[in-house]
Amino acid sequence: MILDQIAKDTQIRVAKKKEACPLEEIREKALACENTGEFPFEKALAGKEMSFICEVKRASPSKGVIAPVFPYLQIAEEYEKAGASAISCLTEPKYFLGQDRYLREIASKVNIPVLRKDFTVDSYQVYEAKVLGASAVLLICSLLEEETLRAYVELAHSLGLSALVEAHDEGEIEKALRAGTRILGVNNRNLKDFTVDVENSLRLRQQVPEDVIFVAESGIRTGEDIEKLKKGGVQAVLIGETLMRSRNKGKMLQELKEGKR
Ligand SMILES: O=C(O)c1ccccc1NCC(=O)[C@H](O)[C@H](O)COP(=O)(O)O
Repeated sequence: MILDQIAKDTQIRVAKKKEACPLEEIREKALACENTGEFPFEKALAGKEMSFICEVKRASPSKGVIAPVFPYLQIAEEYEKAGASAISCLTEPKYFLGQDRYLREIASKVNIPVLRKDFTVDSYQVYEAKVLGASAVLLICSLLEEETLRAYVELAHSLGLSALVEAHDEGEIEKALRAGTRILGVNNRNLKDFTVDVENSLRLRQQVPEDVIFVAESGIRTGEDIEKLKKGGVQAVLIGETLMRSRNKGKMLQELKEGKR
C-alpha cells in the first residue's frame, strides 16, 4: 500500500536528518522552545461551531500536482483572513512536494495554529515539529504500534503540541482512544484505491466519546457535506484539495462555512 512506501521513504529521510542534526540536538532545541501548556490547536477546534482546518498542499499521491503555482504564505494568510480555525501544512517532500520551510514560514506568519502534516514514524519528527513552530502533529494509527502511538501522543503533549490521531476504521479508533488521544481524525480516503466517502466519518462518529474532538478528513467538497457532518456531530473538518483548487480560496472557505457551495 502507498502508506507503507511513504513510511519507508520517511524513515530514510529521517535517518539523513539525524546525520545533520542528531536526535539529542533536536530534542534540546525543542525543549528550549516556548511551551505555554495551552494547546492552541486543541483550543481552536474546541468551540461550539464547526471548525475548519485548511490545508496548504502542493501535490498528493492520488491527485499528482494540485498547485503548479504554490504561493504557500499567501494561501495561509488567505485562509486565516477567511476565518480558518487552523492550518494543515504538508512537509512530506517526495509524494506531497512539501517542505519543512513551508511550515516554519507559515507558522511564523499567521496567528492561527499550524498542524505539521507528515508521516510520523520517529520521535525525531515530533521534536522537529516543535522546532519548526507547529502547534500539532499528525499521528497515523496504522503506521505506529499502540505503545509507540501512546509514547508519541505523550511526547507531543509534554512539548505543548496537540496530536491529531488519524484512524480509518473501528479497530484503529479503539487503538487511538487507548493511546490517550484528545483529537481523533477519521480519514474518508481509502488508501488502497483512493476513493473517498464522507459517510465513513459519520459511521464512525458514534464510536468516539464526546470529550474527544472529532475531525473528518479528506474528500469534503460542498456545503452539503459540511451540513451532513455537522448534523452527525462532527466538530471539525480538514479540507485540502477543494480549497487548493479554488481560484478564490477565501471566498470558497466562507461559502463552505455558510453551507452555500
Ligand atoms: O491524498 C492522498 O493521495 C493521500 C495518499 C496517501 C496518504 C495520505 C493522503 N492524503 C493526505 C490527506 O489526508 C489529505 O491531504 C487531507 O485529509 C485532505 O484531503 P482532501 O481534502 O481530500 O485534499
